[in-house]
Amino acid sequence: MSKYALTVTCKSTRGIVAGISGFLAEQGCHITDSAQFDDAETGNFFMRISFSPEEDVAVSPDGLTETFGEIAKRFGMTYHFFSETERMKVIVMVSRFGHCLNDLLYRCRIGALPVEIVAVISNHMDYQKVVVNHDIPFHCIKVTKENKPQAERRIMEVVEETGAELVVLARYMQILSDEMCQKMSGRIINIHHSFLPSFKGANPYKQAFERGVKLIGATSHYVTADLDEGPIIEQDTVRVTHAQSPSDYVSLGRDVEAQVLARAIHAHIHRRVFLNGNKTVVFPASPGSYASERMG
Ligand SMILES: Nc1nc2c(c(=O)[nH]1)N[C@@H](CN(C=O)c1ccc(C(=O)N[C@@H](CCC(=O)O)C(=O)O)cc1)CN2
Repeated sequence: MSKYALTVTCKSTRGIVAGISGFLAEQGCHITDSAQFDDAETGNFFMRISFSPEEDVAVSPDGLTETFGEIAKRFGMTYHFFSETERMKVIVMVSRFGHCLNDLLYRCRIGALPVEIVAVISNHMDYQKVVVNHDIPFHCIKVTKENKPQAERRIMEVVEETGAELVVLARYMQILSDEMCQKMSGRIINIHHSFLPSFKGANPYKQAFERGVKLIGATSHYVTADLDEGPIIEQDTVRVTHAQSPSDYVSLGRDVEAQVLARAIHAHIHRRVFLNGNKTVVFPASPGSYASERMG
């Protein structure tokens, strides 16, 4: 697996790839994986490039960030160097349905999802024991219409105290305030149990049953003030029939929701997701990045 990666966003023009590859060669690094997208519609250019220093070369994300500054300025780049072995700190939030939480705890434990879950927050006590059994701090923050601002202040305190870079709403069923969405823009990922844009809001499986659909699905997206309308990261579906009920949909949907959420988080923590207006650019996973540290 490569040791470092660079992500770049800028306006499209010629010479970008040459500038980046030439810079990395000059720094004594060889490129191990690269993906780029030139969006003709918006004129935006996106690139993610993995690289490793030669054996006798010492580099660091901070050092590369400074040295790359001149090239970045020339192309007006927004860029980020990072270590591919560093684990992102993540907070998981859940309400009553725990299938996505349990799936994430398992994937994290076997190393399939290389993150550090620094806390679990819930507005109910249902999952306190399972979380504590994973040696992860559990915070029960009750939410009512009257105390929502105070509850969100406490949530943000936990984010600050833990240094969490990402908050995952793993079936957390409370609408977050516009202020929190703005403050955490691009850092909150939700799993919605429908194939958006169909069936936004509460009870999507009931909505789907009443519509008579033949496919139900799940969508993972960044959270914005516009409910379930944030940039989509990952989606998938499963077939349903006329003979099944909304509770059958709940059962069928569990695995799809957990898989879609895990794929979205995997993409985010490896910085393969780029915001492109109200959409995303999602590059494919690098070779070996799904390997579990604890093979079965
Ligand atoms: N600002 C945002 N907050 C949340 C989003 C979002 O996109 N933007 N996604 C939701 C998740 N969600 C569907 O996936 C959802 C959750 C909750 C509700 C809702 O109506 N909640 C009620 C309370 C329900 C209860 O107490 O059981 C409410 O908050 O008043 C709709 C959709 C997570 N948050």
